[in-house]
Amino acid sequence: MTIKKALTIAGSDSGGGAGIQADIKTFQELGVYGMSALTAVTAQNTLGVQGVYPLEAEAVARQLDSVGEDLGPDAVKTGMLFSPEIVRIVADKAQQYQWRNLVVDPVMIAKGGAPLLQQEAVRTVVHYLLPLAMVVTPNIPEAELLTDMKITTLQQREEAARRLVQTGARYVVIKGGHAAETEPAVDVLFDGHEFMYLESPRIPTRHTHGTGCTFSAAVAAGLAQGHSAYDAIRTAKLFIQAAIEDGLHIGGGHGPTNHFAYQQRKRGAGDVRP
Ligand SMILES: Nc1ncnc2c1ncn2[C@@H]1O[C@H](COP(=O)(O)OP(=O)(O)O)[C@@H](O)[C@H]1O
Ligand SMILES: Cc1ncc(COP(=O)(O)O)c(N)n1
Repeated sequence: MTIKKALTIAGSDSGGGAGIQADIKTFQELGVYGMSALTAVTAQNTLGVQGVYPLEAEAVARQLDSVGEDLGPDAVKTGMLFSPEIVRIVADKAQQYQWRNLVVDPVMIAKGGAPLLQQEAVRTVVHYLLPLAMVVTPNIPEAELLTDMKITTLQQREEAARRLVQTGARYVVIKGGHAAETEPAVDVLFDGHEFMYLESPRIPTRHTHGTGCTFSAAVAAGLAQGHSAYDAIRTAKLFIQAAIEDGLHIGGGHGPTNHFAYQQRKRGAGDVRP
């Protein structure tokens, strides 16, 4: 069996719960060889973001060439891209290397409020990156900014998904983590024809740092293994649900999820925490 390979293009989270670190952990747990192209270094922990240090676009381009020319990823995901220049480089390289299994997680703002994408880059994402995406996975605030509409109801989420499919993205998942705390966690999936609703109970916890990164990395891992987008997204939902439910409870603030949990449950381990 040849190992499948996935590349994440994202920022580093020194705290290990989100960004590149969450992505690589997720790839590894799902049996996929993980590779990374860094866009920025963040000084970050469960309490917040203490510093953001973007890389030059040129440094991102060189990393993408290194991976593209030799290793040939079976799927690629993007996370924090920071600037319009980096977004353009990623779009250009995705076309150059024909990365069709492209998952775009349009990371914009950390849960504590720190900006991870410059405002002027939002339009660049819409015009250059979304048309190349197999799957795009905005949370509700990101979907609002990408579509220029307010989203409070399920109907508005469906309307936003329709608009996002019009950009050329093949599948849109508008995640429900930011919906009302009284509602279950429902992710709305749209393929341009039909809506599907991936629903799970909302877990009452503040340890949700990196949920979006982990979810989109799991989607990319599924695509890398040749699964359909539907199957990859369904597995990603189960992966993140287990990771949130069996939280690690580390750090003094919004802690990371438990990337071990999904596989430990599958192995039938009694205590799911390591
Ligand atoms: N409290 C929660 N309980 C259950 N699932 C959650 C919870 N918070 C987020 N999720 C799930 O985690 C994934 C990421 O969602 P979300 O938090 O909206 O993304 P982001 O991290 O990009 O803000 C989605 O599948 C969502 O349904
Ligand atoms: C480097 C980096 N990338 C992304 C996120 C978003 O995290 P979340 O998945 O919780 O929205 C983050 N906090 N840091």
